[in-house]
Amino acid sequence: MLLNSSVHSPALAARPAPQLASRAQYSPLTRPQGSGRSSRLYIRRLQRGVATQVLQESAPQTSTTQAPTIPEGGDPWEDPKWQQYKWTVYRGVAYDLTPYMERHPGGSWLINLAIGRDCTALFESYHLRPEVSVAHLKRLPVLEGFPLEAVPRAPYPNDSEFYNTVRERVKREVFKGGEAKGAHRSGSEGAALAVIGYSALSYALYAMDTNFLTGTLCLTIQHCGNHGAMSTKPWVNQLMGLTDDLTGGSSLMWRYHHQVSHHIHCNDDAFDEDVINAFPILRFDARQPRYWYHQYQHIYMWLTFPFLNLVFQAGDIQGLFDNRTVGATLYGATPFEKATVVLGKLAHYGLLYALPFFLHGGLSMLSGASAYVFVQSIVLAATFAVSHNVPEAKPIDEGPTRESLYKNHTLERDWGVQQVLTSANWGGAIGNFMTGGLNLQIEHHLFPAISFMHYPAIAAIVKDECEKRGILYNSYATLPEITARFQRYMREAGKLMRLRAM
Ligand code: HEM
Repeated sequence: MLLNSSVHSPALAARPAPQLASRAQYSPLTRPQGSGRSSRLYIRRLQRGVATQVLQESAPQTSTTQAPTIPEGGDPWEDPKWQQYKWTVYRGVAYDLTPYMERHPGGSWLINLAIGRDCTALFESYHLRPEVSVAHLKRLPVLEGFPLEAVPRAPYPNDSEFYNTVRERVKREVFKGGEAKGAHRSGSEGAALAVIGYSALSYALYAMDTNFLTGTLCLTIQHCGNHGAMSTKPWVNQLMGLTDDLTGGSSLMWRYHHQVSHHIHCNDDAFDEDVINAFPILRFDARQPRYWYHQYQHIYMWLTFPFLNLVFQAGDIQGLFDNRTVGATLYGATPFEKATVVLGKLAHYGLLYALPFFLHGGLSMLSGASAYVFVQSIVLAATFAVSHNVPEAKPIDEGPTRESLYKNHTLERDWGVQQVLTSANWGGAIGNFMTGGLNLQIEHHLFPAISFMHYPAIAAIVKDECEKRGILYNSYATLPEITARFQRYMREAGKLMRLRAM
């Protein structure tokens, strides 16, 4: 997520052949070259990188001599035969979501994320009652003859014994059956009101007296809403999510790069945009190529973090032109959602820059707005970066995390265990309230659609099940403690020679 730069990730471009080749062994696109219009379209799509995951997995085959070919049943993204459907793939079966879009209890803006990809990991990590959501899915039209082999396979969370056990305990012990009535998305109403009240008040102060101090007070509240976890009412979640646009981000782009890429593929060096995005400026993972300046990254990263908010904005606008953000193509995005990017930016610029300019003049506006941008960016960067960038969550130590991350992507990894190993917690209930659950990152990654107010109770269960299985559970007492560890990790990652697959 850090430093939202070009969508044609330099990390991918710079990946040398040997490591790509090892990825390619599970690429669905290893057939000999075909011919015809759709074949050419398919190759062109790959070459211009519209299907990010396909491009990543098939990069070794994209040379002119060895281009991938259209699968047997047509190109699912370009062939009108499949384009007419809102297709998704769940556990090896293609479904048409069209009749269900407006009926989805979580809101159409979330089910949109499933369109044009294998949605298994999103689907299984968002529904607390899989038997209910699967029953609905199985009533939808199955697309016979669909070229399944063209669609990169997502992880299958419900194959994880660990994940299933934790989820059942959470339902039994935390919600006591109340999940049928939405208990897992309740409980944060008070927190939501407090945060909205605070935001409104801090903005009122900023607008009335724009200066450096009032600029530092405005903070963001979008995270839980965009995960659909803040309320049982989808429109409330969507509204909360849209506050991201007011604060300078884009709720649409965020849902794609954060939910489709980062949450599903945590700390995977090929698919997690949080790992890919900042490269080559920052090297968050020792599997990435190393340049001489990375040895100083633990120092200069603090000079780059304050500009995060601005870099995101450039990435959002670029993403609108390319129809993709880092790590995910916007296959399901509606015209309304795309319009929110433009309208949101206009509203943000109006509130942050234009209104204070007219009320108080250029100097006050500059001082207040720059304080806002810098403080927002640093808080955002620091709270997100520490949660996945400590040595235990990375493959730099020989150990369980390294072993897990070098397993063959979706086919062999235990998704539930990977979420635990690649995340790190800090603090407790107070930190949970202040960060909207970002400090209990392990629980958040396992249950993104559960309100953060329940994370402390869930943490006790996750920890217990980890202990029973000997799974490493990373937890730091305080934010300064984990930040110091993060700082040391970045120094280490900047100095290490490039790690290769075992
Ligand atoms: C692919 C087809 C999908 C189907 C058939 C489906 C079906 C359902 C059903 C039946 C419910 C109500 C669950 C219950 O009452 O326990 C639900 C809720 C929900 N869905 Fe989906 N869903 C789909 C995709 C998605 C995706 C891709 C996401 C997120 C990215 C998502 C997020 C949610 C959320 C946040 C809720 C409310 C939380 C809950 O009640 O557990 N859904 N969905």
